[in-house]
Order: sequence, then C-alpha cells, then structure tokens
Amino acid sequence: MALDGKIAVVTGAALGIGKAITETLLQNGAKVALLDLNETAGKSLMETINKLYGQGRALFLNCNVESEEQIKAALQKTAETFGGVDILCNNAGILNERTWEKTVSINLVGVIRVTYLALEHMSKLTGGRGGVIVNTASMAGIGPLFSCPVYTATKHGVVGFTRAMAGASTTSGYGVRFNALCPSFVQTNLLSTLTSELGQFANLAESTQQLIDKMGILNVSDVAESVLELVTDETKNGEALLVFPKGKNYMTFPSL
Ligand SMILES: NC(=O)C1=CN([C@@H]2O[C@H](COP(=O)(O)OP(=O)(O)OC[C@H]3O[C@@H](n4cnc5c(N)ncnc54)[C@H](O)[C@@H]3O)[C@@H](O)[C@H]2O)C=CC1
Ligand SMILES: CCCCCC(=O)/C=C/C=C\C=C\C=C\[C@@H](O)[C@@H](O)CCCC(=O)O
Repeated sequence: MALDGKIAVVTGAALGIGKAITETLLQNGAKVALLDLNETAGKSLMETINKLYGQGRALFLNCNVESEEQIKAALQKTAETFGGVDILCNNAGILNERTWEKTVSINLVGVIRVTYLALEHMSKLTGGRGGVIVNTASMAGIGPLFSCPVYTATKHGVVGFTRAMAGASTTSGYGVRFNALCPSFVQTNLLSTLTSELGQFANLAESTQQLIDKMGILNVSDVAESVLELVTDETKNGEALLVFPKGKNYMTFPSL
C-alpha cells in the first residue's frame, strides 16, 4: 500500500511513539489527523509539521479516546477535511496500576471504541474504501510484566481484539487489515514515569528495571518504522509484530 495521498488518523499523536508514527506517515506521503488530549503539545506539533511538510498535511484534533462523542467528531472532521480515512493507528495508552479502571478504559476500551467508529468511515460495507488499522499493543501483550498486571491484561486484550477483527474483516469483507505492534521498552514519558505508577506493585520496580537493563531500550523511530511495515505490506493481516532493540519478528501463535 503506497501512502501518497492516503489519510491517516493517529491517536496519542502528540508525544512519544504516536508522534514518531505521525512523522513517519507524513514522510511517506500521507496526510495525518493527530488526535490527542494534550492540546498544547498537539497544536505545537501540527504547526511544526505544516511548516515542514506544507500547509494542510496535518490536522490536530483535541480528542480523548474515552469519549465516544469526541471520537465521532474527530473522525467526521478528518473525513470532511481530507476526504475519508484509510489508515488508523490506535496508539493512545497509559500505564497506571493505581487508577487501573482508567488504564482499561484507555488502553483496551479506547482501542475498541475508536475502531468501531472508524470502521463506519473505512469499511467497504458502509461505503468506505477499506484500509488498515494498526493497534499499538506491547510485548506485554504476549508475555506478562509482573509489575503491571492490568496494563498486561489490556495489551493481551488488544492483541486478541486485533486478531479477531482481522478474521471478522476477511470473512465479512470490510476490506480493512488489522495488525498489532508489540514493542519492548521504548524511550518515552510512559517509561520514565513508570516507578510512580505501579501502585500496589511498586515493590517490583527493581526487578522490572533489571528486565529493562537486560532487554535494552528502543527509540521511537525504530518503532515507527515497524508501523510503516504493517501499514504498507498488504500481505500482513492479523499479525503481531514484536520489536526489540536487536530486531523484529512476527509472533507465531498455535493453531487451535
Ligand atoms: N514506552 C514504552 O516502553 C512502550 C509503550 N507502548 C505503548 O505505546 C503507546 C504510546 O505510548 P508512549 O508513546 O510510550 O507514551 P507517552 O506517554 O509518551 O505518549 C502517550 C500519548 O498518548 C496521549 N494520551 C494518553 N491518554 C489519552 C487519551 N485518553 N486520549 C487521547 N490521547 C491520550 C498522551 O497525551 C500522549 O501524547 C501506548 O499504547 C503504550 O502502552 C508499548 C510498548 C512499550
Ligand atoms: C513496566 C513498563 C512497561 C512499559 C511499556 C511496555 O509495554 C513495555 C513492554 C516491554 C517488554 C515486555 C516484556 C515481557 C516479558 C515477560 O513476558 C517475561 O519474559 C518477563 C517477566 C518478568 C518480569 O516482569 O519481571
């Protein structure tokens, strides 16, 4: 799938991995709607992008993925401004084991909410052109992180949702591919604030730090390059792409 003229929506686009995904999609010719609840960072990024890539390539929309109303409005505005939706990157996420219901609401329910509303614009069954959805899960969506059980559960949920939606799409004819991105540790705010967010599992911070030291830390641009692969390679559907500092590989699941 070539990206020239394609229209992408990225959630959690203002900072971290979402910002890098946005930049990579723009560098490859897409127009991007940046959805985030951080208005200051989002607007500033949009201004920088439009100076760098030309006016009208990016649109910031203040959108909390917990709000059905805000998601609907953001998708409608994207479709009206750019002319449809071809690519969705469900990337917004938090790690907080104290406010764990919020972690579930953003990381898992948010992905489902945005997906269902975006499919109204993307699915060939409802007048869309088809396209691709990439969900930012995590390596914690494949193997558990002991210091954050709820975060782990949400990411396992995202991987399962992605794989089931890929099958539903193929079987029903949405014309939309679904893939999950599963990076190991990445240098972002989420990682640097980790120890204060573990709640009752704070005693496990040290062993998690040992795991981080052992596995190493990715930079956001490596992760964004993997998103580009999942977006452009039309053979990929229902995949979970593991990304490590030393490389990447597609997860093989047992066939039941
Ligand atoms: N940093 C890491 O080590 C890893 C992160 N991930 C996942 O990558 C995704 C992005 O995380 P990072 O870039 O690391 O985090 P980050 O904290 O640097 O950036 C997250 C972005 O999402 C936005 N956001 C948060 N809640 C939101 C909401 N309710 N609605 C809309 N936007 C919201 C924030 O304002 C921010 O711009 C998350 O889903 C995270 O779980 C996955 C594997 C590793
Ligand atoms: C705790 C910080 C989470 C930061 C964001 C994120 O999603 C990063 C995930 C990175 C790697 C996950 C690896 C999981 C490995 C486990 O399945 C197992 O090998 C080790 C478990 C031991 C432990 O948690 O201490």
